[in-house]
Amino acid sequence: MENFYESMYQLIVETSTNLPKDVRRAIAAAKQRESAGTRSAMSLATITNNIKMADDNISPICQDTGLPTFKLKVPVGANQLVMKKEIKRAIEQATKDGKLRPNSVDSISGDNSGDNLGEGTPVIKFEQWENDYIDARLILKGGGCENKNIQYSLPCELDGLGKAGRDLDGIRKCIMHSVYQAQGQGCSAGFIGVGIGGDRTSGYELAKEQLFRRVDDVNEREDLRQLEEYVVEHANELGIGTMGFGGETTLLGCKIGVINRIPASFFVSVAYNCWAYRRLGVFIDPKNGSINEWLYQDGEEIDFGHDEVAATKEQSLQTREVVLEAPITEEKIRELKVGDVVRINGMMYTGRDAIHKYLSENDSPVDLNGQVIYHCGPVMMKDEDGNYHVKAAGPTTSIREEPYQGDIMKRFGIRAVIGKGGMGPKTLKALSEHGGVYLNAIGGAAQYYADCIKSVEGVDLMQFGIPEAMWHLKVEGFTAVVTMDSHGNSLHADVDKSSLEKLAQFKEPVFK
Ligand SMILES: O=C(O)C[C@H](O)C(=O)O
Ligand code: SF4
Repeated sequence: MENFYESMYQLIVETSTNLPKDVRRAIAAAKQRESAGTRSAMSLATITNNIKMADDNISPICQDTGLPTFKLKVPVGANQLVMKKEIKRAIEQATKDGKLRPNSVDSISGDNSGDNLGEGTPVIKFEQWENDYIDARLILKGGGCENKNIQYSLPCELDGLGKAGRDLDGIRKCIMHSVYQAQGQGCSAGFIGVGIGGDRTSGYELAKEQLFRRVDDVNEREDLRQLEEYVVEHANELGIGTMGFGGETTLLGCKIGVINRIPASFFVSVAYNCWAYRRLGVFIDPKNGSINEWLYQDGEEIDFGHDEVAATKEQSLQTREVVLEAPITEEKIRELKVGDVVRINGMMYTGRDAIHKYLSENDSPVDLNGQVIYHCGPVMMKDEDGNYHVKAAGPTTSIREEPYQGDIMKRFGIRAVIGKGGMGPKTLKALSEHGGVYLNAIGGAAQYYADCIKSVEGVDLMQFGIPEAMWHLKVEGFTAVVTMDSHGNSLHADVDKSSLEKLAQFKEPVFK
């Protein structure tokens, strides 16, 4: 097993930086479907551009490299203790090398272990099988999409769809609802794994297991095959679109599995995965630990179409484009309307969960008057001279800051917040009262945004760990879309409302 460590290191690096080909094919097909000039088309162009940049830079596709979850099938006699040790060593090294963000935090204190190791992380699961080789798979599923997982207990009442009973049609309704409730917050267009049956634990386990299926496989069960096809076709009629901006593609894949349940329970568990669907696998020789074969990576190179950067520019010309540079005046903010594309130059400050809580109780370490806050937990690397470099820096889900955001903007005079997935009524009200704007960046486009960051000018509150610290970033040409303005408009509220109306069209029974 002398090569097992190196094989696991490669598996981690490839999974974080090289999106599987079956996923690329699904994204390329979605890109074809969107008409040029729409916000969704622009977002997909940024996404495909980002995928290519991650290839070239061998850097994380998305800054949130998730909870690394390994699943191994091993022949009798393979030493699981050694494999576990080597996987942990590879995780530690990949974190040091900037291929994984330090993501393991103490659940109560929030302390970051710094190396992705800790109680319960990474997840490593073994199963024995009769084959004479090792099948090792890894999924890096980020937090934003994980938070959109949902579990239904049938029978139940669902928004837009009414009663969902204990039958295939009730299951259909739950799955359609799961896509609606995710909106753009799990970085749509997404993939879902569905587990029917089991208990609350094994149901979710089964749902996640489905995410290891190939995007283009066909369910062996005829009823589930039909349901999978139905869901992909009709979920795309909800009009949620890329990032929840509206559009043709909301769901890129649906895989459904079933296990038995006990009479009183009937769970439908849904695991939502963002477009940055990072899962790979390898077949390994159990004698020397070398990789014999890569999974999901067969087929031709995927061509995402013509020059993405040019396409982004050309398409965004069809919407109004405004350049912002902090400090920003209230007047300038009040000129902005939902749909405007904004290019930011100059300074912005990162702030996510820990910072928002901190700012609600303390003074800010920097003057935030007229400034821009970026909901982002980047991947950072320190060079020999002690200077930090950004390796990946896309937005995080903003809604988690809903309880704090409005008050903090008013108290510190912040004029713009950048994040993804939108915020709620409390923030919208504060934007109106104070003169603020919410800017939606493209979730998962961590290489694209890292490239816009020209320098790291400082950092505060490092005690919260790298992803949660307040980074002072100097940017150039950082592009985002106004999705909530100071006039009471929210694209997120609009898309939620219209998609709920569309969801109601799927109320009538389909599967008997
Ligand atoms: O933690 C992050 O950086 C982002 C997270 O995956 C999210 O989608 O909100
Ligand atoms: S930011 Fe978006 S793309 Fe990245 S892990 Fe979170 S949900 Fe996925």
